[in-house]
Amino acid sequence: MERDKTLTPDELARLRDRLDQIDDGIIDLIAEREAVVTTIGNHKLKTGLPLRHYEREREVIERGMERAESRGISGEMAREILETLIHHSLGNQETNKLSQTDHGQGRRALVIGGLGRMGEWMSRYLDMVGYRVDVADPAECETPFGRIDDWESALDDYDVVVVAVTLRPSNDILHRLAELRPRGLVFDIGSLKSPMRSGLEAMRQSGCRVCSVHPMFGPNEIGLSGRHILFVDVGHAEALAEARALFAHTAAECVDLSLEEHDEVMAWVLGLSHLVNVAFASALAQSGEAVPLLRQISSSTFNAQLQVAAQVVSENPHLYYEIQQGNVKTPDVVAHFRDVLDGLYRSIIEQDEGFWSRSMEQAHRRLRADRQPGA
Ligand SMILES: O=C(O)C(=O)C[C@]1(C(=O)O)C=C[C@@H](O)C=C1
Repeated sequence: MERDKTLTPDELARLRDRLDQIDDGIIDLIAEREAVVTTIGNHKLKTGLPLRHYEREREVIERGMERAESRGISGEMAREILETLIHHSLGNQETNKLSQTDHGQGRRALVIGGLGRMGEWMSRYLDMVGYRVDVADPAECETPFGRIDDWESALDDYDVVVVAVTLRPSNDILHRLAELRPRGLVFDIGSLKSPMRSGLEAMRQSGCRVCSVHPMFGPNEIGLSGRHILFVDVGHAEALAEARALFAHTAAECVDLSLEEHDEVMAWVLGLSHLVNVAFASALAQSGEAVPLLRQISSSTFNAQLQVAAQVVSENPHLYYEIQQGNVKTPDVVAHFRDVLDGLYRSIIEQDEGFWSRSMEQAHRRLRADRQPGA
């Protein structure tokens, strides 16, 4: 079409119809791709082959990028699309694998706080691996699972009890469970462990089968490939092994940590990243008039940062406050971050470019080294 010719409303409508047809075709092809992926997944399950095939993934992406470039479209766009498709393939294959394991064999699981976001994830997960799941939660929303109003008197019906409420209430529930001494495996899934240290200890002392678990992902994760699940031993090795076995069929990496190590790591992984993003978003929001203008003239770094920060500030403020406030390591990490920030600011004011450059280069070297396989 000539550049200077404008479209009539009819022509525009026809082109949009054509785009609808093309999009339908793309979706149909994705459905066909997923069906092939399911067949391959079933073959892997039967033969015991691992779900993930890194070499093949690289081949799929490189092939797609080459083809895109040969057709004059962006190779990067092809990479993004293919990575998304592979991510979903792995999610589907994993879901399929989990539902066939029947790990729970119809045994019963109770999720206290099962209508919260991670509680819901846990309930769906346990259901998928073959447990009969009930939830205990005062929230009024709908659930496909059974609802238990008085969990204290029903405890002995359950083989697994998951505490999926926020941090301080988790501690209270663990104390109550220590008094009631349930027969089943009990674990919390809190993002910090020190606020519930006394509850976990009370459980251990009363001889309960208890450990602590931290799934390091959000409730909407499709498949767990590349994700981590952290396991904390609180003095009952058998309970820890049982909880590990519950997730052994996932593609997630299971990592053992002590309670202290867990919270120290979280002060960096969750604490620092949340703090930096809330500070970034608040500084922008408080700049008033500048926000719309900044959006218009934003750089790619700014856009990427804005996307992460916007996601962080949309989360539950109470939980995010608890993650800072409940961690004894938060003051150390924040003090360290402040020193780094002050140093960088001083290098600007004092025109000390060397300091600035060394900071960037050292950080670059260190972060790159950490990414090397086997590092
Ligand atoms: O080729 C396979 O083994 C697949 O399962 C398909 C597929 C893909 O989506 O292309 C998905 C996962 C593997 O890691 C590699 C490739």
